[in-house]
Amino acid sequence: MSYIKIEDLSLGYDSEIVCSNINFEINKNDYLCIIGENGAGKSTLIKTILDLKEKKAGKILFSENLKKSEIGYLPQQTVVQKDFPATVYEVVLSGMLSQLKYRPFYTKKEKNHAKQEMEKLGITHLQNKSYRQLSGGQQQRVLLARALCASDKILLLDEPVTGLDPQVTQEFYGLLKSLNEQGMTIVMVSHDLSVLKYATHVLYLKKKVPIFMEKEMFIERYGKEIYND
Ligand SMILES: Nc1ncnc2c1ncn2[C@@H]1O[C@H](COP(=O)(O)OP(=O)(O)OP(=O)(O)O)[C@@H](O)[C@H]1O
Repeated sequence: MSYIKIEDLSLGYDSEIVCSNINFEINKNDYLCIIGENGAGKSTLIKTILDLKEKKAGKILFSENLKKSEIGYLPQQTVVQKDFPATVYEVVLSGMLSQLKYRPFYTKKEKNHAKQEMEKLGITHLQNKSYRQLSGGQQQRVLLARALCASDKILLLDEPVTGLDPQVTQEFYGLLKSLNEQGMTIVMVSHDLSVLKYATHVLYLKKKVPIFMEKEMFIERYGKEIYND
């Protein structure tokens, strides 16, 4: 089942084109890993798909199976976000914001949903703690629970393991893998090539012609290039 199709997309800022000729498709249950050098346009691509940034050219087509509001997003964390003054429960619950529309309060059902996601990720005991007092790994679990409140279909994650130690990183990857096995579509920007072992597809952003392929074929053709870089 198709979710998103990208055709001849160009990304950029002001008069500068960062990357063009981007073509790929995301289908239900894919695990797409987006890789590329610093500045290749990975974060810009995610923001453009989410409409947080205007595209320069091309098409981003959403199928009837997916609304833009049904995407769960886990942004690259900034120092300011790490210091966010709210409780864990409040941060997770804010994942429901897109469903509030003009309603100024959360329903009991939405609150229960937030609690279920915290339970699923093993962070219920942290719910009344301040988000900024948590470790990096705990913060990422909170943000993942928040993204899961927004969507049970697809998650877009922008370098989610930056700054996490190797063990916490592997735990986080394990969480994503089990979500993917349960039917969740995963799209992840990563500098960590070890994550390719979980991926079904790879998008390699390069200035001239970005490459999109099934993972096995990609490793066969471009393994040397990316691992020797
Ligand atoms: N707000 C902005 N205004 C102007 N240029 C920007 C802006 N944000 C990013 N850029 C430029 O666009 C290019 C792509 O940036 P982007 O953050 O998408 O790359 P990336 O592949 O995610 O890099 P990294 O791996 O370092 O996170 C870079 O040259 C960057 O300097």
